[in-house]
Amino acid sequence: MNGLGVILAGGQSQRMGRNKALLQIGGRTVIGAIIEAMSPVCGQLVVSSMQPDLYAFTGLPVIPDSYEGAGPLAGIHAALDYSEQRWNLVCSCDHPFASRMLFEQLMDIAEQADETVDAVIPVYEGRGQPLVAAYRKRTFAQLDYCLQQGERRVRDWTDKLNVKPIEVGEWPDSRGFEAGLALFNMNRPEDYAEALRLAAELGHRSRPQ
Ligand SMILES: Nc1nc2c(ncn2[C@@H]2O[C@H](COP(=O)(O)OP(=O)(O)OP(=O)(O)O)[C@@H](O)[C@H]2O)c(=O)[nH]1
Repeated sequence: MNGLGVILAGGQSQRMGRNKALLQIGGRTVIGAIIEAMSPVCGQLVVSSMQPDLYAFTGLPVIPDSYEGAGPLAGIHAALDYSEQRWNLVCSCDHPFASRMLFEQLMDIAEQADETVDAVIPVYEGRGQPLVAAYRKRTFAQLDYCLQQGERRVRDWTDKLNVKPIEVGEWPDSRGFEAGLALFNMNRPEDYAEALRLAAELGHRSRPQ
């Protein structure tokens, strides 16, 4: 097991109205589900947040941003600065169906990629998902420069990297379905309601007929 797993949890959750990472789905928090899926894949996990007390219950190191109020890029920046690992698996804290299988695939592809590849980013239904993706440690330098220049959008940084996009929707059978579900993210209360509905449906499906 190599690599650092980085769970981004330093946002305001303004659209949701309460902390997305701590929402309960299927008897556990969203951050708990992500930790469970990432732990078998990465040698070490960290939480990226300015509020260590809030995440003390995870038992994981909580890494503060150096650029306050600069959004997810600042969280990735602080984690890459901290990291001693070649590859770093980032996941934002709003993916209730985070999947070990997707994390494993991304890290396997990253480890096997040629030296020129900076990042491995899944693409689902035509959209790149840079907040569930693997980044080389060396991309810190470019990210630091972007933040110094006042850039704040994740794409401002990833557009400058040599990205290997991975079309996960084309994976066969259940793998494509699981990856698509893993990329479902929640921003608003209606997304949470949808996640609860999906969790109930999936629980129902997985019961023996
Ligand atoms: N470390 C860190 N993480 C952040 C920051 N802003 C957002 N994130 C995380 O990045 C991911 C995507 O965040 P968004 O959904 O765009 O923003 P958010 O603040 O969580 O939610 P909104 O306030 O509704 O926009 C989430 O996992 C956030 O916790 C930040 O300033 N620092």
